[in-house]
Amino acid sequence: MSEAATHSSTAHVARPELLASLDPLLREWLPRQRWFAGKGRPVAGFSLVGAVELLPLTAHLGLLHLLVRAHQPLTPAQGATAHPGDCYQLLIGVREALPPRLAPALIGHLEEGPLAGRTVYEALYDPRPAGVLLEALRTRARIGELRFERDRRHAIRDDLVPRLVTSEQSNSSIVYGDTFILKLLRRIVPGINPDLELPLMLSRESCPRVPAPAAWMMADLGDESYVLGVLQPFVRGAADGWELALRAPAKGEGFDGEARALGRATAEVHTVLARALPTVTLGHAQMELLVDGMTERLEAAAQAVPALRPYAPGLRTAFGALADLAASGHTWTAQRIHGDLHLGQCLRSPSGEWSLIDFEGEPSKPLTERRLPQPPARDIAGMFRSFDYAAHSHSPPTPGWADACRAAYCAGYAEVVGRDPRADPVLLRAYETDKAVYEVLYEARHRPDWLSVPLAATRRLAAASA
Ligand SMILES: Nc1ncnc2c1ncn2[C@@H]1O[C@H](COP(=O)(O)OP(=O)(O)O)[C@@H](O)[C@H]1O
Ligand SMILES: O=P(O)(O)O[C@H]1O[C@H](CO)[C@@H](O[C@H]2O[C@H](CO)[C@@H](O)[C@H](O)[C@H]2O)[C@H](O)[C@H]1O
Repeated sequence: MSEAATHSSTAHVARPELLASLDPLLREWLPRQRWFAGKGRPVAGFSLVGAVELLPLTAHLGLLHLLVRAHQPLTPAQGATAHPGDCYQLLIGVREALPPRLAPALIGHLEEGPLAGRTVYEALYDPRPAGVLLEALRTRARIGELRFERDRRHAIRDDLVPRLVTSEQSNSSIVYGDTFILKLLRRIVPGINPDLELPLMLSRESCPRVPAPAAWMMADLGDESYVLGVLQPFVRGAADGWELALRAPAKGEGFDGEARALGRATAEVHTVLARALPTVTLGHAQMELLVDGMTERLEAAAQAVPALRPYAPGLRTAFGALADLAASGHTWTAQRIHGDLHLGQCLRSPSGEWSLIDFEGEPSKPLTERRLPQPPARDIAGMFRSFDYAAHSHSPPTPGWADACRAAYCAGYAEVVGRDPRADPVLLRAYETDKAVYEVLYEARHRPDWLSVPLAATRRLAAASA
C-alpha cells in the first residue's frame, strides 16, 4: 500500500503553531513565484483553507499539503474593498537539512514552533514527495479533504520517476517517467475547472486533439470542491508551437504548413465542443455586455499601464464598431472554446500531430466567466496575437511572417468548418484588441521585458481602427 494511502487513516490538520511559524517565510517566498497572481500588492497575511500531512511531519521527510489564502487588501483606487484574497495550493517539504540538489527549492528555516530548526522547501522538486502524489492518484486515495480520482482505462505504473518541469508556467507540472504529466493548479477556485472539464469531455467524444485526463486531484471543503490537479498522458518528444515558430525562420523553414495544421486542429476542437456542449445566440443585449467588458478591461489596463493611454481612444473604436454591428441586428453564435489559446498551448508530436493543452482559460478571469459560451473568434484572435509575438521575437525581423501565418491558420480552420474566420473582421478585430490589452496588463505584471510586444500591437490596432 502507498505511503499516502497508509497515512490517510491518520491524516490530520497540521498544527496551528507550525503554520504560524511558516507565515513569515511564505510572505517572502510566495510573491516571488511566477505563478503568484497577486503581484504588485503586498501580502498582509495568510489564512488556512486546508492542511493535510501527506507524510508525517515528525519523520525524516515530512510533506504538508496546504491551501492558503493570501490576504492582499485592495486600496479604493484598485476598485474593491472586500476581496477575500486568492487561495493557493502549496506542497511543503520539511527536512532536517536540505541536500544540495534541492537548494533551488529552499523556502526557509523554521525559527519557532514544534519544528523549529527544520528546513522547509518546495516539495515538488523532490522525487519522493512528487511520487506520493502519483501514488495517491494511482490508488484513488482519500486523505483528509483531498480526493484523488482516476480513469481506470489508463494504466498507471507505480515506478515512474518524477521530474519537475522548470519552464515558466502559470501553474506547476511534474512529468512522471515521460509517461504522464501532472499539472498542479496553483491559484485555486471552487467549482468546475475547465482545465479538467473540457479535456474530459473531449476525450469522451473521442477527440484526438487533446491529451485525455487519466487522473485528477480534488479538495472537498464544506460544500465546495476544488480541482487541484490533472494527470494526462505526456506527449513524448513533443515541441510546442511557440518553440517551432521561433525556430522556423532561423532554420530557413516556412511555418505556413504548421499554421494551417493548427487552424485545422483548432477547428476540430471547436466542432466537438459545439456539438457536445450548449451553444447560444448572442444578440444586441449580450453583445453590449461583451463590449462593456472589453471597454472596462481597457480602462483598467490604461489605468495600470500609463504607456497604453495614448492608444485607448483608437482601441475603443474597435469595440464601438462591434457594438454598432450588434445594434444593426447582427447576431453571433457562442460556444465553449479554449479561452487562452496561443502557440505555447499547442503541442506537436514527433509524428506531426497537433494537440491543444491548458483549457484553464485566462487565469485572471472568474471561473464562471471562463465557462461561458463565447464566439470561437476569441480563440482565433489569441492565435493571431501569438503569431505577432513570435514575429517580434525573430532575429532578424521577418516582415509579413505573422500575416502569412494568420492567412494559413484561417485557411486551415475553414477547411474543417467551411467558413473563414476572417469573414467576420469586426468581431475578430475587437477580440484581437481585447487580447492585446489583456497582454499589456499581463506583461506589465509578470514579464515587463515583454511589454513592448503587446504595446506595439495596441499602437497598430489603434491606428487601424481610427
Ligand atoms: N500532455 C503533455 N505532454 C507533453 N508536454 C506537456 C503536456 N501538457 C503540458 N505540457 C508541457 O507543460 C507546459 C505547461 O503546461 P500548461 O498546461 O500550459 O500549464 P500552465 O497553465 O502552467 O502554463 C506546456 O508548455 C508543455 O510544454
Ligand atoms: O500561462 P499560460 O500559458 O496559461 O498563459 C499566460 O502566459 C502566456 C506566456 O507564457 C501569455 O502568452 C503571451 O505570450 C506568449 C509568448 O510567450 C504568446 O505566444 C501569447 O500570444 C501571449 O498572449 C498568456 O497571455 C498568459 O495568459
